[in-house]
Amino acid sequence: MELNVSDLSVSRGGIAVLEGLSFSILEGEALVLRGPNGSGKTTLLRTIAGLQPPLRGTIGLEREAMAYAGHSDGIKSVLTVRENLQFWADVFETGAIDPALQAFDLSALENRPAGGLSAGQKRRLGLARMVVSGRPVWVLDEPTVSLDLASVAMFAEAVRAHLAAGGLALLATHIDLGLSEARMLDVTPFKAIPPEIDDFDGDFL
Ligand SMILES: Nc1ncnc2c1ncn2[C@@H]1O[C@H](COP(=O)(O)OP(=O)(O)OP(=O)(O)O)[C@@H](O)[C@H]1O
Repeated sequence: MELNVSDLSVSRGGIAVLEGLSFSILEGEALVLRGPNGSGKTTLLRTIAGLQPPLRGTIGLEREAMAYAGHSDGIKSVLTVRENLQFWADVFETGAIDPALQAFDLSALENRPAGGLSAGQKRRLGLARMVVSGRPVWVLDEPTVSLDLASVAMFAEAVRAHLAAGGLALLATHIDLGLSEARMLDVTPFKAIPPEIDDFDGDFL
């Protein structure tokens, strides 16, 4: 298993955001995307996860290999914590959900409706979905938002276990996860050159 991204350009609203990105992530490796707000990390992750088409370039892995966790947690608020994870286990056709409950310290909350969880607890549930997915490639956008320090450490541990089991991870985060083994990629140098506006007034019509 290997994620090979080659000469990738990505866009938002039809405008190129990042251009000419190439990188590989091997089994057992994590790559952390860095870059200021608006630099295109989310756009890049969404493109790699197959949620939007690239402008050009290739992503050498089918989207079925990937599990994506973005800004919205994809949680069903009327279902309990356990039912939410069971739902995803059924969708991904994987087995037991207990390892995911334990990895994110959710066992004591398993019968609580997800709508009644705190922001950090909801985030932990959203991340537990990655474990349940059974998919080898985790694509994570700002996974630690709302998490306290203990939960960030819990998340880093879950990523480590995933890598040790032969998975790989691509994530964007502004904070230090304490994953010293992760490689960093600053997307800033890949910022697309904005298109020339040669008909300024016409652009507003
Ligand atoms: N729905 C949208 N339609 C058009 N442009 C968008 C949309 N969402 C984001 N953009 C623009 O696309 C560019 C890249 O945004 P993106 O969300 O990928 O950046 P980011 O690096 O993830 O930022 P952050 O660190 O703030 O999460 C920005 O200029 C942003 O304003």
